[in-house]
Amino acid sequence: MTDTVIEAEDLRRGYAGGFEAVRGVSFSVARGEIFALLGTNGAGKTSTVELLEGLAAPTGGQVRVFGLDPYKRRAEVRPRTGVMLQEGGFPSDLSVTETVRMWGGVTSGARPAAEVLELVGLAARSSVRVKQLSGGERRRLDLALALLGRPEVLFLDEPTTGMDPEGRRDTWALVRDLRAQGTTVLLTTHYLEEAEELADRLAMLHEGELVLSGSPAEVTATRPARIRFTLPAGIPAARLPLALRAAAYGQRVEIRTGNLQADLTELLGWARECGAELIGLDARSASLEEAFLEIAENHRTAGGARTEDTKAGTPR
Ligand SMILES: Nc1ncnc2c1ncn2[C@@H]1O[C@H](COP(=O)(O)OP(=O)(O)OP(=O)(O)O)[C@@H](O)[C@H]1O
Repeated sequence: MTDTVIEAEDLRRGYAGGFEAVRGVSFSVARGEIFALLGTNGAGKTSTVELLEGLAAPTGGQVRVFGLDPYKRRAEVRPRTGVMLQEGGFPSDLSVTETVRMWGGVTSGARPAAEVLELVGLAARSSVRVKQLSGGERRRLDLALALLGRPEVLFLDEPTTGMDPEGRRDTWALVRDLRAQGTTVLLTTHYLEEAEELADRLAMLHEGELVLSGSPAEVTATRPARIRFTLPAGIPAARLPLALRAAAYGQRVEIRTGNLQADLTELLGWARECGAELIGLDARSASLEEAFLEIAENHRTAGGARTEDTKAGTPR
């Protein structure tokens, strides 16, 4: 049986003034799973995560973390969770170690400062003042604080914003290690590559509604793959096999296909037969980024109408 750790059911959050930022969102996250919440700016990610963290009560529906209401049973739920906020907001005159110790003082069962700084790759910066840290290093410190209490569930709000590519890779490796140790991770991110790399499952929010969910592979499998190349001079696109003559801009050709292998085989067979070199040939499956952009675009043009299966998050 799957052990469900986070459960959101028809979740709603309205703000003063009547604006509803979260409009009936349902999903669940299993123990040891990395779940990513994606969405355009203002889609309702932070509003949703704050409900999961027990920082506010929903105006409709319900949330359960470890089977408990995280708002009403905060005293029981909070010590078992780690929260990495978008802005840590700690005193900038303290050193890195002092900051960790200060937080350790109010965290039950806190890891030693040196251990947690080693984990996030900040050991060499332990005596530096927080105000002297780079943006990416601050995010690492935020992460260190979230990990202090050895949480069972970790909430990461845009964890790698401001990090350089190496810092991002290190953080991904750390998050994977934590998952291997059984930690459940819910993250929000604007980096689709991050969701593709890390998430076991993901959900996409748009204007407070869940418009798509599934594993990254499931999400991208529903989108067409793409083949691009340029034909050599003297071979017009009109000579391509009929099924492949998708879109040609002079000699440049772009084919969108639901069956990449079959279409690519046909294309290469044709190229060999007529001795054509396909210049800059590039064939790739749809990325999460393309899926995301397409969905955002569809929703804009459809005036917010749902275009996707909204059956969210059945546990694996
Ligand atoms: N305290 C508040 N009062 C009124 N409206 C709010 C409040 N907080 C957020 N909102 C609105 O709710 C909507 C969702 O905001 P939210 O911060 O949850 O989105 P988000 O997906 O996290 O966005 P981003 O990616 O930009 O961080 C936005 O339209 C925002 O303006």
